[in-house]
Amino acid sequence: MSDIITMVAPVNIAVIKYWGKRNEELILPLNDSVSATLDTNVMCAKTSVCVSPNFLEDEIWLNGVKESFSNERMQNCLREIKVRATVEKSVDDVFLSWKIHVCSENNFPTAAGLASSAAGYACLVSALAKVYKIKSDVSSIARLGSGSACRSVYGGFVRWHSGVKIDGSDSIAVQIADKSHWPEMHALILVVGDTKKKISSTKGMRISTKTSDLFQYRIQNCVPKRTEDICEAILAKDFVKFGEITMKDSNQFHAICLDSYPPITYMNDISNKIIELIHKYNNFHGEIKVAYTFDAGPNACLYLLQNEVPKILPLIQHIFPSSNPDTFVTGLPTHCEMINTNLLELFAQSNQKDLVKYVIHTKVGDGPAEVTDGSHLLDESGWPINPIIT
Ligand SMILES: Nc1ncnc2c1ncn2[C@@H]1O[C@H](COP(=O)(O)OP(=O)(O)OP(=O)(O)O)[C@@H](O)[C@H]1O
Ligand SMILES: C[C@@](O)(CCOP(=O)(O)OP(=O)(O)O)CC(=O)O
Repeated sequence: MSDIITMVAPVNIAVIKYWGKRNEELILPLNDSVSATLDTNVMCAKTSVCVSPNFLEDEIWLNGVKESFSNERMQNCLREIKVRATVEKSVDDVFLSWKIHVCSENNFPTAAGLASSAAGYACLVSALAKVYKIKSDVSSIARLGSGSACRSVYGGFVRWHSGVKIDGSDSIAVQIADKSHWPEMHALILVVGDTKKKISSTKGMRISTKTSDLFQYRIQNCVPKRTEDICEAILAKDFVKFGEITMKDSNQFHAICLDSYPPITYMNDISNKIIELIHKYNNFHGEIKVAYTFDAGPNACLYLLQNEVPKILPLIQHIFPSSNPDTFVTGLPTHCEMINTNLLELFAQSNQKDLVKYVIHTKVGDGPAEVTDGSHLLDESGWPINPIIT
C-alpha cells in the first residue's frame, strides 16, 4: 500500500467571474477569470488518498458518506493524473494499476454556493498529484473536476487564463501575487442560505451561453479590459479600483443570469439589501471601502481591508440582527467599534431575525498544503476512520 497522503485546499471567490464554456467536456471557459484564494485555516476541504493492491475498486467518501467514483468529472481527474504520471514516469505501471481510496471532508456547507467544488477538486487533485509524484502544474487537471477549482490550486490572487488551444493545454491558472503581497485583504462571507441551489453553475452557464444576448457583449467588450485592470489594481494594491471592478463584474454576471431565458435568479431580497448597505456605506465614506460579490447563490462575499472589519461588522449585526449574537461571526478573531451615529441613521434595522444566518471572517491565504500532523481521514488499511452508514 502507498503512504496515506492528506491535503487541505482552499476555496476561492472570483472577482472576475467565470461564466460560460467553449468546451463542456474539457471545461474550457469562454473568458479569463480572477479570484482570491481564502485562508484554509478558516474554510477548507481536507482529503486523504491512498492506493493499494488490496483494494477491489476505486472508492470515495465525501463528508463520511460513500459516493460513486463513476462520476465523470472524478474519473477525468484520476485518468489525467495517471496519464501525467505515465508521461513523467513518476511511478511504475504496477502502482498505476492499483485501486484508490479517497476520503474527503469540507469544514463548511457542501454544494451551497460556497465554492465547495473548487476546494474539493483542488484538494483531490493535489493529493493525487502527491501520491503519483507529479511535478508539473495540476491546475488544468483540477479544472476537469470543476472549472473554478483550477484557481484553488494556487494561493493569493489568481488568474485563470481561458486559453485558445482546442485541447485546453493553455487553459491554466497562474498566480498574480501571493498572500504576502496584500495581507490586509480580508473577506466577510455573509451566509444568507446554505441549502443546495436550484440551478447548478454548470447548468446555469449553459443556459446563459445559449440564450443571453448580453453574454456575448460581456465576453467581448467588458471582461478583457476588466481583467487587465483588476490585475493592475491587485499589483498596485489599489483597493478602490479593485472594489469597483469587483462589484461591477458581480452585477454584470447576475444581469446575464436575468437576461438568460428562462431567467436565472441566484440572489434574493437579502442579497439586494446587502448590496444597498454596501453602496450606502461607501457613499457615506466618499470612497469604496467594501466591495461585494455574489456567486451562483444568495451569499455575499465582501472584500475589504482589515481595518474596515471592526467598522462594518457592527453595522451588519445591527441591520441583520441574529438570535445567536455570540456565534454570529465565525472564523478569524475580530472586534467591533462603535458605529458612527450619522451612519447609523441611514439604516433601518430589519425586524426579522437571522436573515443573515452567520458571517465567516477570513482573509487571503495559501494554496493546497500537505497535512503533516497525522490527522488522516483514512486508517492504516486505507478505510475511512469515521464513515456514516446510510
Ligand atoms: N471535498 C470534496 N471532495 C470532492 N468533491 C467535492 C468536495 N466538495 C464538493 N465536491 C463536489 O462538488 C459538488 C458541489 O458543487 P456545486 O458547484 O454544486 O456547489 P458549490 O461548489 O458549493 O457551489 P459554487 O460552485 O456555486 O460555489 C459536490 O456535489 C461534489 O461532487
Ligand atoms: C459563479 C461562479 O462561481 C461559477 C463557478 O462555476 P463552477 O466552477 O462551479 O462550474 P463548473 O466548471 O461547471 O463546475 C464564478 C466563478 O467562480 O468564477
